Amino acid sequence: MPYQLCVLGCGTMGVAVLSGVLDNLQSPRAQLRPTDDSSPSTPMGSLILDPNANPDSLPDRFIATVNRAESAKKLRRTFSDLGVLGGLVQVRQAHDNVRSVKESDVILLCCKPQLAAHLLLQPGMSDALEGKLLISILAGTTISMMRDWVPESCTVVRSMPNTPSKIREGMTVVSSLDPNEPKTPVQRDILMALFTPLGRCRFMDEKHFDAVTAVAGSGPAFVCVVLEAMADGGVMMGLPRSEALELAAQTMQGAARMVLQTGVHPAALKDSVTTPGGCTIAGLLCLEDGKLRSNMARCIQATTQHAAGLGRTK
Ligand SMILES: NC(=O)C1=CN([C@@H]2O[C@H](COP(=O)(O)OP(=O)(O)OC[C@H]3O[C@@H](n4cnc5c(N)ncnc54)[C@H](OP(=O)(O)O)[C@@H]3O)[C@@H](O)[C@H]2O)C=CC1
Ligand SMILES: O=C(O)[C@@H]1CCC=N1
Repeated sequence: MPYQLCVLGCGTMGVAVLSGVLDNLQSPRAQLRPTDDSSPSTPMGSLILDPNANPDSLPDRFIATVNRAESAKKLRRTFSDLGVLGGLVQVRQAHDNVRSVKESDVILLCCKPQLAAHLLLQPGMSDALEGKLLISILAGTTISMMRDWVPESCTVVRSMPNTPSKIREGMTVVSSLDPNEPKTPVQRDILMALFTPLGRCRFMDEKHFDAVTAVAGSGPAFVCVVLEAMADGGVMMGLPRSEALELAAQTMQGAARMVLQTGVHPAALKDSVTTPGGCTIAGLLCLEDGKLRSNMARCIQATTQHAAGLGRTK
């Protein structure tokens, strides 16, 4: 049976996920499912087609809640721009959080990590969450922390999507099934149906979630800085800004797709571009002098370490 999805704290990420889900209702792609160890996989080991996906696992009604009246107004405009599909979304404010959860079947928790306890422990919320599926996208907020804030009958799942979910080019990692709390086939179908149409999706153990947050959740920001810098270099050498940006973005996308689709190691792709005595090696040596690789790896390390503390910040 189709169901109602409540996005609790529908800011940047809530909108990104909800937009992708709504777009999928309009133009569904073949249903994909995350691999586990026993599943056949693509070259990068992510998704395979699932011919038996259950079409009833998608929501058909939506509630999105925000805190401030201005945010609610802005959100209504965002969804009205989506036309008929946007009309499926009711936008409400924080004073309606409990009612919204009560009326919904699946809850997507998208508030800031620091707000989660306050939101889940507010009077009436525990009753409203009885028997529901709670999917959190919060950085640094563990399943065991959330278990302390919700009733026993509520199933808690962690996920980490990213902003490109908005155009269905996202990367989402969903926490492996909690051994103490076996998910029902219906819940598993719901998770797959929600996230696989948003791009790529896979299950991973929760212990990896801080690193997942750094690489995939924060990753679009890091990649965009490199993208902008490449375009700046083109502008420095006389290219018009918009062309420089297009060239850099498509080049980045093409290289990334080569890795995903062929499974070839990035170092091999880099070598194939590097003509002996040519210009690419001249540029690469500049990057090495600037320690780009060590800086990027350290950036992921610092982000992971910071993510781990986010759920605990007051
Ligand atoms: N941004 C990203 O790329 C990613 C973020 N995440 C995670 O997603 C979560 C949200 O991040 P992001 O979207 O960037 O943050 P935003 O600040 O954009 O969104 C938070 C939303 O929560 C709303 N809110 C605040 N208080 C309440 C309340 N009491 N009841 C209901 N809604 C409330 C805010 O409303 P108002 O505007 O009115 O204050 C806002 O719409 C974080 O936990 C983050 O870790 C995960 C992956 C990627
Ligand atoms: O910056 C943050 O904390 C969030 C989590 C991942 C991306 N944005």
